Amino acid sequence: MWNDLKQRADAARENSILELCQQDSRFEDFSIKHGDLLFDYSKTHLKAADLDMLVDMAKDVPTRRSAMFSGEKINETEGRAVLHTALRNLDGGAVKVDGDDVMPEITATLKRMQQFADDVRSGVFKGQGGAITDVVNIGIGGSDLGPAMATLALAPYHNGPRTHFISNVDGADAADKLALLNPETTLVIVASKTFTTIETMTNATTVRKWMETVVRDPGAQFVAVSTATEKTAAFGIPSERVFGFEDWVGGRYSMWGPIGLSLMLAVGLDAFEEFLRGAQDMDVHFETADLAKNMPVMLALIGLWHHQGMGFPTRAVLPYDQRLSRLPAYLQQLEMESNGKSVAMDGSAVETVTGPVVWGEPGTNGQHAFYQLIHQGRTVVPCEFIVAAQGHEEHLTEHHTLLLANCLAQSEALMTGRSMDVARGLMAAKGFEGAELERQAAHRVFEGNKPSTTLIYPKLTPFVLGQLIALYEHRVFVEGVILGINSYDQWGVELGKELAVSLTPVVEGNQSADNKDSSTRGLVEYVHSLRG
Ligand SMILES: O=P(O)(O)OC[C@H]1O[C@H](O)[C@H](O)[C@@H](O)[C@@H]1O
Repeated sequence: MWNDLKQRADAARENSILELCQQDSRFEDFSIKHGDLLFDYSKTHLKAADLDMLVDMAKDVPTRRSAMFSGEKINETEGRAVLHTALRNLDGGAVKVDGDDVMPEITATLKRMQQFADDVRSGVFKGQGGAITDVVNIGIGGSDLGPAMATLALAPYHNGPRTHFISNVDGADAADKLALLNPETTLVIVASKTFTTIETMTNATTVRKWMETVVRDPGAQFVAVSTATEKTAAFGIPSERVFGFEDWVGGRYSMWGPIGLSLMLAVGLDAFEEFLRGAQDMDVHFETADLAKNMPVMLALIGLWHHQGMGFPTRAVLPYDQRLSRLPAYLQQLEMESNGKSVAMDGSAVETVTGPVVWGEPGTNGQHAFYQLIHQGRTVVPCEFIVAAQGHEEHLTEHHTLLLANCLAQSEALMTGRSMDVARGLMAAKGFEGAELERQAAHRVFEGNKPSTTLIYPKLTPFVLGQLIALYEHRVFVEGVILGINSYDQWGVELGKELAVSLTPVVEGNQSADNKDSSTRGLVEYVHSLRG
């Protein structure tokens, strides 16, 4: 399968994307519209026959998809089901794990979250100094990136307390954020699936100490979100303010449930529900649409075409949406932690490269920074543009027009490029001649024929954000199925954590670095000399 893909993709390098896009039906044939989202993949080297082959690669997806949605333990290395979809299965049917319907528990927890959020937002729940003005979410990875990304994305819908996110074990993170806050009116959410993550537990202890200096009963202003409810009690958070979830929700897939509490507090119950409904809408589309018209499936297949087929090592995610500025970081965890693997489900080595490096920044800012390399560097970077037809700022529509024009101009420029002849003409018009004209013109050539895709939506509403994130989640699933890997474990993060534990006493100076290699020993000794 992978050799066929490579051969076909190699041959397709000769295709002119511009010529393909000069055919009138190109856009219609190479785009999918579902609900509020349009996914355009016309500006790629793909021809119809390539699409047939790609869709054929996804033939095992329906079986695995049913297995996921029905609660089978598809996370085989951890023996767990993968059921983040159940968290947004609003008004849906039963979902069973080991024969038990998990929906009553999910619904009950959602109701508790709603009641609590309502109490905080209405001022019924108070801190020592009165109504809660600020919420601090302490978490990292999946317990941070989702809610942090989504609260920023939905800033126009904020009508609750201000939200802040402390994640890094670097004390600067806590110090800078706490400096803005009044402990007497701050609510702290300790968000950790395992409630053992060293960064989160260290920050939680620091924030409790900060609160203790002023607040008589700081525990009363703490909430925990975790699967490890026994550990939350040991930390001193009473069960009525603990929101639990089950281990079949992966950390990076968890913001639809209690990990999303900070988002619910910020935007309110209705907007949060709309967010869930958007994701649920994408779930239904993913479960029911034909593979060739299935947006997550096609997004995944285009990804495989570019990375495994054409060999492009990275993919840029370029939201022309300032409020999606944390989306690339969120997707880095979602995609790279899920599909950055080398071993297939059965323990054998994977035959191909797996997930690409995902990176990006919002447009138009990136245009004035790294787009130079995208347009004229030797590395081809498939670009994923993301943009709304309308902004929320009705008084600033001219900004949005410029934003859209820039987004569309970039995908056009990547496709069209600029030939040497055109560059010569430009330089001749500026008065250059002979060898100098040739030299100057060469620098102004754009190779073009560079692929990109575009996702367009009407406006970044909670519903659309839900659709968008669920789209990416299912894309990861589809890529994982075709690669034959387990997208739901993350053993690759363990080794560094273990070594950090063993290095802590060495850095403290309580243990010798003698058993370490020369490089690590040298670095430790140098650090000691700087720390005095
Ligand atoms: O939610 P927690 O248990 O604190 O875990 C936080 C994060 O840390 C881990 O190292 C994993 O790599 C992530 O997948 C996880 O989201």
